[in-house]
Amino acid sequence: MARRMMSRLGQWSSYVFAVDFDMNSDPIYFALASKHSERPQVFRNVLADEICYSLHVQSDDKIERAKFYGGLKNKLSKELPPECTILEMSTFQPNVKDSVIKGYFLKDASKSSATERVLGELLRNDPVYVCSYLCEGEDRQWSQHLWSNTEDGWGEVLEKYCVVPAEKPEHHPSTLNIINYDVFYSFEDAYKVLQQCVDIIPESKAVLELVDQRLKSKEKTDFPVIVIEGLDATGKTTLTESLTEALGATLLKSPPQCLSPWRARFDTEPPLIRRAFYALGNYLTAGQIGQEARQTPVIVDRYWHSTAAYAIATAVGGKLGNLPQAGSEVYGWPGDLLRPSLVLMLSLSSQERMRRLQVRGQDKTMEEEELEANHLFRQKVEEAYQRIEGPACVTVDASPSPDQVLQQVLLLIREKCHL
Ligand SMILES: Nc1ncnc2c1ncn2[C@@H]1O[C@H](COP(=O)(O)OP(=O)(O)OP(=O)(O)O)[C@@H](O)[C@H]1O
Ligand SMILES: Nc1ccn([C@H]2C[C@H](O)[C@@H](COP(=O)(O)O)O2)c(=O)n1
Repeated sequence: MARRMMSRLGQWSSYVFAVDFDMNSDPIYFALASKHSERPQVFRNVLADEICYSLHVQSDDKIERAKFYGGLKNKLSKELPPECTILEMSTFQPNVKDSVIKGYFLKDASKSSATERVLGELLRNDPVYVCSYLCEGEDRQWSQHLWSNTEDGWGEVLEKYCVVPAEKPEHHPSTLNIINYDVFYSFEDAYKVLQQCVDIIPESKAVLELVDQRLKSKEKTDFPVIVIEGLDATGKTTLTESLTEALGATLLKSPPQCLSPWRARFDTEPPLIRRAFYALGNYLTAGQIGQEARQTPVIVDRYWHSTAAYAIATAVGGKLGNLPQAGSEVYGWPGDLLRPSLVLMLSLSSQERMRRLQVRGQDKTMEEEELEANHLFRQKVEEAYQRIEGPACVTVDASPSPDQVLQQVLLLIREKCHL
């Protein structure tokens, strides 16, 4: 394994490291050098006397990397002493797409040998790089030691570097690996992910079989296709049902009903696999839309905007400002996915949305719970919705009564789709 680490290490010093000490501020960026810099110390104000470590998943296999990273935090939380703080960390080449290696930074105030024992186990058995960080000398500068593994765990220090401050990059590191990790822009790219999962997730086979039998959709439909989007409890179900009746339309959903038996299973998977599942759901729904829109208008409850907006908002760490700029390719529509005639996004104040959630009082998915707990995440989902193009969504105020929302939407549909 040491040799495999070294091949990657040749470039290690061209990487920048980002540690999220506080999700509401910028990460701390540092690089590696042979000499300490004149600039102020990297970890001032965030580290005192702790011993620190970092862990990065090392595997050339994307699925293995995603699965292992997903499970690693749980394992660390369970096995490390409680005084050990686990922070998210990325290693990346500034502004270079697909260059991110995800990891964790450990701030260990435990003063016990338990942390080293857990990390030694990981080094021996798992595909990880482990580094330790030391603060030394009169000027209290930090250095990084990269460890090799042996049968017993900890081996020897392979490389020692000085930790020096690095510039904040133009693009937040969490935006560099969105394409084909969190959002898929073609049927083939999403399909490939599930194909590679067949051995580890047997349910993938059944999903792929369904997808193989999907109906192919034409680019243009005879009747209009109207998608209703929005956060949970904004009134999509209520509106799509009344619209369907008012327009004599057909109601469809993404993911479609036929994927329900597997949805909960894929919801437990890391983003790469989970998002590929939802992406394929859109292609199944697209086939149904193509079929139904030969005879009637079609109303769709969630479609591509949901898939992309939730995925982008989850992938992008920290502040709203870390989202890729409007106009970025990540907000583009997949070239091979049927485009609806109109996309409407229901928008509601968070107070009213919470009130409706409480009135409804059903079980919530983990992502719904996160939406409730995390105001920032909700803002990022809504902002991503608004930045998606091809077609862009039209925002509808969903706070009036159900009938008023329906009338407002019927007017918009008449205006935009000439129905
Ligand atoms: N315009 C409205 N005014 C007041 N209450 C509403 C309105 N529209 C829907 N509701 C109520 O709000 C709750 C959530 O509505 P609904 O289930 O339609 O939302 P949803 O967007 O489909 O949610 P989810 O995505 O979580 O399934 C329900 O109890 C519903 O009766
Ligand atoms: N087309 C879709 C529909 C849903 N999702 C994901 C996004 C959220 O995690 C969750 C919300 O769905 P709900 O609980 O309201 O049924 O499902 C998606 O990615 N793509």
